[in-house]
Amino acid sequence: MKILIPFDGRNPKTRLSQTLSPEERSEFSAAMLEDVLDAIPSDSLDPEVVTTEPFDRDPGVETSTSSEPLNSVVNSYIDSTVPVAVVMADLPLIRTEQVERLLETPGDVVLAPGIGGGTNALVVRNQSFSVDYHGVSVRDHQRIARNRGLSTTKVDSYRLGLDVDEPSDLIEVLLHSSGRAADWLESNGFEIVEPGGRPTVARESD
Ligand SMILES: Nc1nc2c(ncn2[C@@H]2O[C@H](COP(=O)(O)OP(=O)(O)OP(=O)(O)O)[C@@H](O)[C@H]2O)c(=O)[nH]1
Ligand SMILES: C[C@H](OP(=O)(O)O)C(=O)O
Repeated sequence: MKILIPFDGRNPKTRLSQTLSPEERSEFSAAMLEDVLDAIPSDSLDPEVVTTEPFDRDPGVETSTSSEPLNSVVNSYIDSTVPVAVVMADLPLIRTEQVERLLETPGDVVLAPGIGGGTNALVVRNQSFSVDYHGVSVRDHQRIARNRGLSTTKVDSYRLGLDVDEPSDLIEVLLHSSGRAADWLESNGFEIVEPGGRPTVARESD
């Protein structure tokens, strides 16, 4: 099955701006993308990164460039090819096991919810579905499917559910991954701290 991985490298992860500089956000986003690609074996599956601008370094999988907004990019794809899976590029805890589970789950539309209401991954098996990302998209996607008479199935997965949007998400990466995003955080001085109350992540120099 084709697996689309949307990636916007233009000004990524703006919600991490208080923690990371623009250059660091770019490096960290690229590391998360690599973690996602590592989880999708290209010898048995068919990944394609749809990026807003060409990469400096070849990511080692099929790549296409589109400056269209996220919804247009994905909906054009659904219009031309189903089944298709869409896996976001900011899921650093994902492993091959979760990708396989996503693809094996039955349903016209399979949804892997993200914390806070997003849709971290989905599978579309019926062309009458269309995506409407942003906001509480997992709820919107359920509604769209229902209105079009399509079945939906949810994948209940912690590793698929953690998309890194906010600084408070970073602790999960340090705790539960040994991948490239976790390496990047460690080598840039991030560590888990327990200030009293909820443990968090801080930089050595902070
Ligand atoms: N190709 C493409 N990918 C996008 C676009 N917008 C977001 N993405 C990707 O979709 C996924 C989810 O993106 P978001 O978390 O909504 O946005 P973000 O830019 O990563 O982060 P924020 O700036 O903090 O909202 C990430 O993998 C992004 O790289 C777009 O317009 N085009
Ligand atoms: C694209 C968007 O991502 P989030 O802003 O929830 O990370 C969504 O999943 O609808």
